[in-house]
Amino acid sequence: MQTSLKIGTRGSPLALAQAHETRTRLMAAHGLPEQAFEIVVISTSGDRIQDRPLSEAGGKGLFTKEIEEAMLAGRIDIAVHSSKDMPTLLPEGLELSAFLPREDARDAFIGKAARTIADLPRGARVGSSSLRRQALIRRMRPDLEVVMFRGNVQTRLRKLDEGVADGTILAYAGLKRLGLGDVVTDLMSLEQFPPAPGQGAICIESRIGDADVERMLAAVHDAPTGQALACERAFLAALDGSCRTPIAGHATIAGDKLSFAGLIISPDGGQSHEVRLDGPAPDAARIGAEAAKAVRAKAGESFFDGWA
Ligand SMILES: NCc1[nH]cc(CCC(=O)O)c1CC(=O)O
Repeated sequence: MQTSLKIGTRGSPLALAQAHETRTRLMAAHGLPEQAFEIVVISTSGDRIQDRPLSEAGGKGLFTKEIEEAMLAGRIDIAVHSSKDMPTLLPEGLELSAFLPREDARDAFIGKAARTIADLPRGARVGSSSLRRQALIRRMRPDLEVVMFRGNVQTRLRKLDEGVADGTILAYAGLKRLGLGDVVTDLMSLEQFPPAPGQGAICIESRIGDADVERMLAAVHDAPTGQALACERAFLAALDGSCRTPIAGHATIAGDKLSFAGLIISPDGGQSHEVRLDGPAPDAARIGAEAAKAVRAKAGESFFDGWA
């Protein structure tokens, strides 16, 4: 390639770490020097909203819109994202064309008043603005007070140090990528505290039909992560039109077998419905969609209307 491949990313420290990891893997896979890639930082609406939950401000697309516009306009060639932040529907002409090997998908607790959620004193404050984490915290400990916590990972850790809350929950993957894995005081189990669909996986978005780029990306794509993500995103796609209902979903791949666990939960944590479904890994998307149907049938349609 004569000109450098332009890698679009948000400017947060986590986003930059993910873009750098992508560049490092592309360099290694193709024996190319750093100058073969240019990291282009793009500010998004999501980065500018700090005062209210993203679910109120317009949701996930807020972190991707300006980056996707730059890609469609040809100012960048690929975009690196946290899969968790990606809407299930992408703009016409774009696709998720590669997934890097997934990091640990679990949520991590960072406690000040105690090392685990179970050991927090009655009425302690846990900071989170994720509807899923709020609901799961309340399911475990209805006595705790959940307080709003926004901003990037470093901002949240600073708020914790300032005493705004007695603990918070963040994705272990993000903390590890930032070299902050050792602030964690407890790792949440996948069963008790299932992660968001896509958590821990970096994805690369590109223009459909861009053959040069597709060739480049094929060398860094991790097939098992791609299958897990196809399942989780199909689960999400079949449910999230409905709602502000918190959704968790996680697929693991062992050889040719995929195992999926999904959960929907009321925001107060009082009602939750789980589904587990296994099947052949190549049927990932079908398994995710079937799991969504099954959990919808368990919960009943009224479950989705209750908490607007
Ligand atoms: N919405 C912010 C966001 N998007 C992805 C991650 C973590 C990294 C990942 O899941 O890959 C985070 C921060 C967090 O949830 O702690």
